This record gives sequence, C-alpha cells and structure tokens, in this order.
Amino acid sequence: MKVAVLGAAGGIGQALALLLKTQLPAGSDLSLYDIAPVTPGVAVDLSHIPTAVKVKGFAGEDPSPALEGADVVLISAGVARKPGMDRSDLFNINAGIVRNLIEKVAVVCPTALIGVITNPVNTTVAIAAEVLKKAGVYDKNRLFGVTTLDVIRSETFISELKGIDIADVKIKVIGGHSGVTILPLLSQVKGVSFTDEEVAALTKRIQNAGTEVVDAKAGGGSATLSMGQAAFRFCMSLIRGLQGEANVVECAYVDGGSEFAPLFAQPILLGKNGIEQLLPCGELSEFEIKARDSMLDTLKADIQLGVDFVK
Ligand SMILES: NC(=O)c1ccc[n+]([C@@H]2O[C@H](COP(=O)([O-])OP(=O)(O)OC[C@H]3O[C@@H](n4cnc5c(N)ncnc54)[C@H](O)[C@@H]3O)[C@@H](O)[C@H]2O)c1
Ligand SMILES: O=C(O)C[C@H](O)C(=O)O
Repeated sequence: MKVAVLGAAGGIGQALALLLKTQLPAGSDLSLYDIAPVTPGVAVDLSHIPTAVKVKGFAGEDPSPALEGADVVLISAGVARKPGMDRSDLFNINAGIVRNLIEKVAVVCPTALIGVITNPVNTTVAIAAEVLKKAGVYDKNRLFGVTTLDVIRSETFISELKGIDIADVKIKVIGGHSGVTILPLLSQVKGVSFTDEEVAALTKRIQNAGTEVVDAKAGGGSATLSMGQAAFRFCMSLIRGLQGEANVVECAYVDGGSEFAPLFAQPILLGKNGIEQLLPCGELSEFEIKARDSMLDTLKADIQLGVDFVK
C-alpha cells in the first residue's frame, strides 16, 4: 500500500505523516510532498522511527515523483485560516493549488483514492472532480472530501456533555464542511437523549469548532493535530476497504447522487474500489430537516464556485 501526502511539511501534513509512519500496515510506502524545501528532511526525521513503513520526501514544484504508484493521495496543501476569516476566504489561493495538484494526480496515479483536506472543502472537492472529468479519469467512487474532523469533534463533545465512554459514541455528520453546512445528526445517537436547548447549542458548537481552534491559536493557524488524527482515521478506513475488510463505514463529502446537492457528506461503505455503497442518512428530526434544507443554497453555491473555477 502506498500513501502520498501532499502538503506534508505543514501542520496537518506532519502530524498525519507521523501517525501514518507509526501505524500503516507493515510493508507500506509513505510518500511526502510539499513545496517547502524541508520536506525531504521531514522524511529523514520520520525514517528513524523503527517501523516497517518506508518513507520518502519530495520538495519542489512537481509532485509527480511522490505520486508514482500511490493507492491513496491525501491533500492538505494550501493556506489555513486566521482569526476573522471564513474558510471561503481561502478560495483565492487554495483553488489553484488543488487544481494544479489534481492535474498531476490525474496523469500519474489516476486510479488512486483521493482525500481532499484543503479548505474550502465544499469547493475544493468540486474543483478536483471537474479537473478529473476534464482529464477523462473521473471516478466518483474514488474522490472524497475529508469531513472526519466534524465526526471526531461530535464524538468528543457528546461524550463530554453526557459523561459517556467515547468508544460508545457513534454519529453521522452530513452536508458539507463549513458553518451551517455541517450537520451532526444528534437525534440518531444511540443511548443518549438531548433537550432542544442541548441540540441547538451542541450543533452550533460543532459547526463553529474550527473557529474555536482558529481563535485559540490567535493567528497561528487552524486545527492541525486533531485534523491529523481525523485524516489518519479516514486514511486507515480507506486502506481497510482497499484490503477487502467488511463493514468499513465513514461519513465523507462525496458525489453520491444525493437529492440535496451534487456533493454531499453522507455515510458510505468503503471497499476495494473506494465507495462500495452509499448508505442512507436515516430519519432526521424536525430540527435536522430544517437545518438540512436551509444549508442547501450555501452548499450548492460553494460547489458551483468550484465548477466555474475549472470551466
Ligand atoms: N478538512 C478539514 O477538516 C480541515 C481541517 C483543518 C485544516 N484544513 C485545511 O487544510 C489546509 C492545510 O492546513 P495546515 O494547517 O496544514 O496548513 P499549513 O500552512 O501548516 O500547511 C500547508 C502546507 O501546504 C504547503 N503548500 C502550499 N502550497 C503548496 C503546493 N502548491 N504544493 C504543495 N504543498 C503546498 C505549504 O508549504 C505548507 O507546508 C488548509 O487549507 C486548512 O484550512 C482542513
Ligand atoms: O476551521 C478551519 O479553518 C479549519 C478546519 O476546516 C476545521 O474545521 O478546523
């Protein structure tokens, strides 16, 4: 199994690379790419950790050598938010970065599973899809916007609020990855109940959790360590699916033929070809139906921005 991380010298990239070096299946290859010249050094640093995972680092303008033979490509290259910014403010810089990287993926490893982390995810995944379509190699089952951070945050906050074991908390988070487009389905969490006030407050906290970190870091960036863990969890699920393990389920922002938007975060069953099956979101509460319906204009506009950028 070969995993390539693009943006590997950054805050997310380094945290993710450490987790992958220590926990990828034995015999795996880890390929690190970033425009930052330090990247080969990050790989040398990691290579001293005694695991059966080979790591190589690549810097410079061309990611191609890092992508050769990749089964999974994770992209966190780009700029992060500072206080006062929305994720959409990152579009001007990150849209071009994601487009250029995906153009290379389309040539070098067109059948790899691609996880897009770079914000604004609602839009960058649309850009990736359009670039792959243009190159004639688009497979909707192989492209994912990584929304796992919304899931792990929800699990953490619910466990803290209700005093229950984190291992027992399972939740679906649907929609997209920004503000009101993040919708945790609290009504479906088994073994707990929430008052209307708790649902409103918890939903808001999950939707604004990225900003909570951005403000706390006070100009030093956005979530990197929790996102490293989230991307690691998602990557391992992709790999478990590729290896034929049964019942590997995650939520991700995908082109799943949703009736709500062309790209929509929903539960998916992962398998040897990426998405094996789209799973239903289940029954929503009145609060959740209202929240879902009122996010759709924002989500569709975010997606259209990405489509127009490539066209
Ligand atoms: N999906 C999510 O849930 C989620 C969570 C947190 C952060 N993010 C996003 O992830 C991105 C990265 O965040 P970070 O904290 O790691 O930022 P960072 O600034 O620490 O790292 C970004 C890295 O990208 C590299 N880079 C820039 N342009 C590049 C290019 N053209 N090719 C290769 N590498 C390039 C930089 O050199 C840097 O090392 C941001 O857009 C951020 O908003 C997404
Ligand atoms: O909030 C951000 O800008 C980064 C990320 O999308 C997050 O949710 O933490």
